[in-house]
Amino acid sequence: MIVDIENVSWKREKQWILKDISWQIRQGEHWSLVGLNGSGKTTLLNMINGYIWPTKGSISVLDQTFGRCDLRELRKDIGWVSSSLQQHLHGEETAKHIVISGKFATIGLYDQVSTDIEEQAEQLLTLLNCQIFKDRRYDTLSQGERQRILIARALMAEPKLLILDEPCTGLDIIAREQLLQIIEKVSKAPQAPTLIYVTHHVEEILPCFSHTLMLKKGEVYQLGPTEKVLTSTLLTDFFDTPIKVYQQQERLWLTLA
Ligand SMILES: Nc1ncnc2c1ncn2[C@@H]1O[C@H](COP(=O)(O)OP(=O)(O)OP(=O)(O)O)[C@@H](O)[C@H]1O
Repeated sequence: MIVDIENVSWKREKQWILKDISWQIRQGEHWSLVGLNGSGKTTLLNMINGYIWPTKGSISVLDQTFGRCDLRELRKDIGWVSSSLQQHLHGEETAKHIVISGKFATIGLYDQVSTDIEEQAEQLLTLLNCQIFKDRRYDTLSQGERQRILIARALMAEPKLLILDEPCTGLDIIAREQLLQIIEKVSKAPQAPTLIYVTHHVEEILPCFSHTLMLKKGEVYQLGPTEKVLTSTLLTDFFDTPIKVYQQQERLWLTLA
């Protein structure tokens, strides 16, 4: 089992932020995690990474039960690409250098790079369509290019689980579609990690995301196969707004009904 969360709740300042969450992710599934601002997505991801502990319930990730495993070791198998990572990177480094540094789980300096590592970085730069700007300073890249570099960096560590936390935020429609095409390609690459794609936007959910968890006010609103949970009826109730869903090019699009 990739993720096994059983009846997890989390309380802070007399408030239940997560309430009775049960979520199982199996090998071969890719999930999207959908929720409005403040629904508890980041809290849940912090829990999957072992940064916070459930007040109630149990959690295991990659068959390691929390409380009985070395979290630092476990975290090496989990990639987490989020906008907060950007602030910690050294913008003057080249894009390729930043990708390679993912192998060493460091920011900045790293050891001697073997030819194998060099080759792995080159393959990822190709997979993520980054070859053209790989030798440029990271801080000269556009937002979409940076996201691709950060995903390549996370993949360098060969994670078993990769969390993509709102990767399309701040992208224009063209950069967004380019990034989404690349994520679909990543999902099909040999030895692809299990993906969790976090978003507010149903339109971004690619065909590879076979399953979806909808989180509302700290509770599981629905979870299951994407086409079963992202329906007009359920989304209307989820957003408290009349919504019509239609399908086009294997993606779901929303309009206000
Ligand atoms: N350490 C904490 N102490 C108290 N309240 C917290 C703490 N962490 C999160 N919360 C509250 O829990 C709720 C869920 O927050 P969380 O950041 O998980 O939501 P989110 O779904 O990731 O939102 P967004 O999409 O805006 O990032 C919010 O109301 C937040 O204020």
